[in-house]
Amino acid sequence: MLLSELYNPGLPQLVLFDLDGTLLDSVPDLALAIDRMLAALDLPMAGQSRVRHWVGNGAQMLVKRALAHATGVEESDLFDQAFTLFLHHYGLCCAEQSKLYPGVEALLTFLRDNQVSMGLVTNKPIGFTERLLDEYDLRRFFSIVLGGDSLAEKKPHPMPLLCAMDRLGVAPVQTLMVGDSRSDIKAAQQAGCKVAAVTYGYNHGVPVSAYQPDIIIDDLAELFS
Ligand SMILES: O=C(O)COP(=O)(O)O
Ligand SMILES: [Mg+2]
Repeated sequence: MLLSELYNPGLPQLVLFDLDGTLLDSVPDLALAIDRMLAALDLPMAGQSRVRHWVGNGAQMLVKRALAHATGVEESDLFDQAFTLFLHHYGLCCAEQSKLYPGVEALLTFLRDNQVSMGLVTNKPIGFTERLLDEYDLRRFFSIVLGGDSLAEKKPHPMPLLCAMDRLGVAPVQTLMVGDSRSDIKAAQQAGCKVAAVTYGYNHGVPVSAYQPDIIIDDLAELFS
């Protein structure tokens, strides 16, 4: 299905974007920070291929999954210490090796030029989110930016999507969510908006098709082809 078939007259009024795994390939720096955290705790390092499967439910869950893997214990006593270490190390390296995916700037520019509003709805803590948007010069495109700790609930809860639509005065039927994981797809489905899923991001090792998004794309450029 083409995006233009989902909206009348061809484009949504609002597009809400996920960040990690959709606009920004952030795993290299997340893995660096997780491995530095694990090394500081004398635990075995995890590496990018594992960290890739742990991203998508916020920083606390990422640290919990890394600790569970390294210690073999579900609820480790080390959590508070580990989380502080992770925040410190990620703060030092969050924009070292991360890269925007191909087509990001072209897509955001196209939408802006066509008067489509844009919002960013991520589970990443808002502090890192704002910093990364500045580092990669994306802040100027978004009318609203919500992080995983901006509201009482994060994706897959629909609250952040509903809040963004409400603040911008756009109805769910005129909104498109673009994301890479089951959290994005489920949040959009519950919020009543269409959802496009990218195949190149982080979805815990499961194909995005398992969650039945409205559109599946391998490349952001496909949204308007
Ligand atoms: O911090 C995370 O878990 C990633 O967040 P995002 O995929 O919602 O941008
Ligand atoms: Mg994501």
